[in-house]
Amino acid sequence: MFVVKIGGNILDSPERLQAFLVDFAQLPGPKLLVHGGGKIASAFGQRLGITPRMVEGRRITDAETLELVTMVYGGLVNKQVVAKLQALGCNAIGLTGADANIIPAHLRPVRTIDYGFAGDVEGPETINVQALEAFFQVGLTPVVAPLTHDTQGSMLNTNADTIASVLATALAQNHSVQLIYCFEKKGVLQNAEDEDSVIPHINAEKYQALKEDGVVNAGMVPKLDNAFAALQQGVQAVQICDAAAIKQLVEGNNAGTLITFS
Ligand SMILES: Nc1ncnc2c1ncn2[C@@H]1O[C@H](COP(=O)(O)OP(=O)(O)O)[C@@H](O)[C@H]1O
Ligand SMILES: CC(=O)N[C@@H](CCC(=O)OP(=O)(O)O)C(=O)O
Repeated sequence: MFVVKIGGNILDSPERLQAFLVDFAQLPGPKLLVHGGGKIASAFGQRLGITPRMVEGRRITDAETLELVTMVYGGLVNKQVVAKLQALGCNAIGLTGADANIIPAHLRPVRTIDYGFAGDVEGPETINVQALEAFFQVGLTPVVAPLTHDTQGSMLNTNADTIASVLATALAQNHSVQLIYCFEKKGVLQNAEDEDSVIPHINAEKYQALKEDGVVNAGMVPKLDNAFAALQQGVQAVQICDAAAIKQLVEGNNAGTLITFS
């Protein structure tokens, strides 16, 4: 089974998004797509006079921002992706974590930083896998927005890389799962300026060294943390690659960066 995540820079480009969705729609067997959209939420926020505030790649979500991200992720982005997949013959169903209680979460506790209405997922055991399996059984492809809920009536904002990791882990109980993080670069790069400097393989030891040397930073840190969390909890393989390489990858060819534990 494929669990694929696409980030904001792909969603923001109509050409890249369409090319990716054509390939995704053709993936064989049951599959699930998680989308981000941080960049689009920030741009829409600016139009509404809401200034984005990010700390370590995570958005500070005040009450106004929660309304914004609920509209942008759960509405605009999710439904546009679903409609495009329908046009490609992929019977997609758009979901947030509240729908079918797929991803219950709790408000992130305030430690040094108050992230506001940010949701932490307990773990893969709280995911409503039964509901996801029911969707697969009737041939539906879930398209999941980066929103969770607190089970008390409030939506919460959760990083899309985390959602992909936790859903892949939960589905790994019953399936052999390949988790693919698609973004706008060819993979994890040794040199951010050089698209041809893809690191083909990263294990836990190498990740530590890359972090210490500053080669891996910003949004790549939570992505890799989430990749290792998934591998530790039963996900078969994690790949970080260009959204344009997904077809190549599922055909068994190398693309991007393979993440393994050892
Ligand atoms: N070594 C690296 N290789 C590639 N990207 C890196 C690296 N270190 C940091 N990054 C940054 O991480 C970003 C990807 O994380 P993020 O912005 O969360 O992506 P997404 O589009 O998937 O949401 C890249 O756009 C890049 O700016
Ligand atoms: C809590 C938190 O930070 N949530 C993210 C969810 C969107 C996301 O992860 O989008 P990308 O994958 O496109 O970055 C945010 O609001 O930016």
